[in-house]
Amino acid sequence: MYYFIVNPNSHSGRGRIIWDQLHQQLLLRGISFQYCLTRYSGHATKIASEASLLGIDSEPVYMIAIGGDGTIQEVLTGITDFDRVVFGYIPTGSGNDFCRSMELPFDPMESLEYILKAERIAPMDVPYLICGEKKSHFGISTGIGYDAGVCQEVLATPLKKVFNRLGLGKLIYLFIALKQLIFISPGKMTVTLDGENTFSYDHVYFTAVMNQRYEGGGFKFCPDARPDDGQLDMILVEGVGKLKLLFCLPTAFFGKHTGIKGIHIMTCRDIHIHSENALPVHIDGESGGIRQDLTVSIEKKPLKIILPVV
Ligand SMILES: Nc1ncnc2c1ncn2[C@@H]1O[C@H](COP(=O)(O)OP(=O)(O)OP(=O)(O)O)[C@@H](O)[C@H]1O
Repeated sequence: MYYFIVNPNSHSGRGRIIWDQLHQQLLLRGISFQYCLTRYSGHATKIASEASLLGIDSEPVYMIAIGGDGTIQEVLTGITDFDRVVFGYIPTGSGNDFCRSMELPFDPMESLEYILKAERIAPMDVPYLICGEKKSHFGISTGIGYDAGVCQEVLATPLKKVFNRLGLGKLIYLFIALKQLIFISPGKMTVTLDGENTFSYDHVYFTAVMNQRYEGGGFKFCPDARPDDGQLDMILVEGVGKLKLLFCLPTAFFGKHTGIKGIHIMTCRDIHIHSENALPVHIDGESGGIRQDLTVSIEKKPLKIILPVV
């Protein structure tokens, strides 16, 4: 059985328009399905957790998230029993880092086609982040510091809606990234990988822990990250001047930043990050608050995901 979880608000309302077209298609083809539109932030987690119970080991529920990267994060967080669910994704957001990394089509109708065929089902690692009492799954990445600060300010600005409507969503990221770079003071951070190797740095801009190659709307920060290798990839940027950083960042669009001094890329199974200062945190581009400590690991069992046939 198909269960669609739709964020009608994604990409400033584009999600609802696309869902109306997909809904029409499903009815025309006589597909049996259920669906629910999210009504508030966090709702997709609740829906996913309830919809998971509809599946059983021998007949899992095909749970399809329709929205942006933030909707994927919420849906994954709601799935706790990975045997009951096969996950699928139809993009209607603005960032599209999940599609970019997983090489999925950006076109929602094309996505519906391969999802309904379900000819290729593959395992996908599901990392999680623990902040205090709260455990959140994510699909792409989580980060602390500069990258998260930019995400948080973009989310808060009313200009995002205006720029999205004009099809210029990326410009607002660029503008805020430049503005924050002027004012940011890099700080002390310690990372502990797999509970044994600890590294400390004095002037860190940000650390991102990635399940996929891309984040931030197309930055290929961890070019070798794979969502099915049972590993997390981490990028930490420290000790470079602001002007140099400004010139380095565009090279990350092509994954050409990896040899630059001060850019560290490492892999691990779990990681603890401690920052001397409380800093912004993002989870798949959504706000994770202001924190000093993050612990990130991967669920032991992978989730099954529907992919297009290659
Ligand atoms: N009905 C709703 N009204 C307002 N916000 C919602 C609603 N449903 C979900 N949300 C929130 O919208 C946020 C953003 O959603 P999502 O990431 O899917 O879209 P987007 O921001 O347009 O895409 P992207 O992350 O790819 O740029 C999520 O954090 C989610 O909690």
